[in-house]
Amino acid sequence: MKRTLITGCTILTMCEGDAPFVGDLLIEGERIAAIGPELKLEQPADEVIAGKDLVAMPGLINAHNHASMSLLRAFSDDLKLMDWLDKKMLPAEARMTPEDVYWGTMLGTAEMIASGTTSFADMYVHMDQVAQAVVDSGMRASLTRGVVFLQDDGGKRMTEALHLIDTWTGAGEGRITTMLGPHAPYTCPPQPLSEIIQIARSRQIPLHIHLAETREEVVKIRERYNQTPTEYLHELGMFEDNHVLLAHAVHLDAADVRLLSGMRGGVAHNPVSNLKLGCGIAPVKEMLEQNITVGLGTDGAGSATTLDMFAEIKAATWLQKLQHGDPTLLPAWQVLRMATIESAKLLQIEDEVGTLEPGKKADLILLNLNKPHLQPVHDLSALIAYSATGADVDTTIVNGQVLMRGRQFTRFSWEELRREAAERAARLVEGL
Ligand SMILES: CSC[C@H]1O[C@@H](n2cnc3c(O)ncnc32)[C@H](O)[C@@H]1O
Ligand SMILES: [Zn+2]
Repeated sequence: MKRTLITGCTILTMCEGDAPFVGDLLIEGERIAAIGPELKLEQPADEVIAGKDLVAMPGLINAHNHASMSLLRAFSDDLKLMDWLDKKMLPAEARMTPEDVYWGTMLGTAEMIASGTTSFADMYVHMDQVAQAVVDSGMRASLTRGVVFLQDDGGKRMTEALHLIDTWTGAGEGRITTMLGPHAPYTCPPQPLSEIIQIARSRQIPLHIHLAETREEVVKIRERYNQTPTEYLHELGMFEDNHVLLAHAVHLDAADVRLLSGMRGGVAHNPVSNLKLGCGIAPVKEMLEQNITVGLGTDGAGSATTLDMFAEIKAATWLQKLQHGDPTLLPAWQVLRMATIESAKLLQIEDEVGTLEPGKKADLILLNLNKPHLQPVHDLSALIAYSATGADVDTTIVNGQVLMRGRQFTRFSWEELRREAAERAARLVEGL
């Protein structure tokens, strides 16, 4: 079993009550074996990483993404969500081959690894290729085949959704988990949606769905069912017993927030995408007051443009401070917890990752503080939340494997990936 020792780094465990301290961290195989001020090893480690100027913290967890949409980054911006989706994304996606999805996902994983994300929740199509890219990249992911019920397809999408779950759960040395993914209230009518909910309940499969992202969605669901989107899902029984990962949850009224109180799972807040598409500000303060778990996600790079979770951290805290005129809201420590252990809860991996603790999986990042914008160090959490960016990540480790060291990828050729992505991206958008 390989042993990697990180010496003399500042360790931010992100465990409740832990202050940062200077020490060593030992990885044995897939797991953190020991953390302490000065570890004494009986056998020398196979690899030693000198931690001077580096901060070890849990890898960031992106709780909502469509990684393959990285091929559509900065292709279509400054549009309303429904125009962006219907006129630009869906036509480009209709051209995507399984191989395009593989390379798009690889591009997404490269960006995430380079900016300190170690796990992500993904909803897309051609999921065999998404899963293969997760295996090849070394990342950890919760994967969902997004299911849209606007046209009858004879059950093909549901067959693919269940195929993903039956084939890939536990693959990549246990790095892959799976969910069922009805896309959104406005693309899933009551009958097929309640069937999915029943399947999820009887097989104990978690659900991943977009909810209440725009005002237009609220109007549409009101016209169709005389309900809010949240009431619609609630009445179909989605929150009775299932673990549910809700993406966005921007347009919730007070009664909606109360309906979600006590739910299993919680909300992936995507503030950069919500800002950029002009969707609105999610009621994060109100959801937290109702003890709803709130993690952070980016959504796809087709809308957010960047998968850098440090941008989400800043946007999340700034938006709540601004919205409520209260700078004490979502302090640095709390928003960093949202990007780590709270997001881990949404993916149901909080027992394995999300904090640095002996026995947990070694999913961690090393931030380089030897930079003007990261000196001096007063409050480390505030420094990271308010000043660090993904470009400050020096090393990314998942499941004990070093995926990036000194900003160099270890598992794939960046040159080949860049070439494949550029050629495929150009073909997808030609003439659109
Ligand atoms: C059927 S796979 C997922 C599907 O979702 C689309 N998508 C990407 N971003 C968003 C968003 O913010 N709201 C709703 N749907 C979104 C993506 O293009 C895929 O078609
Ligand atoms: Zn999304």
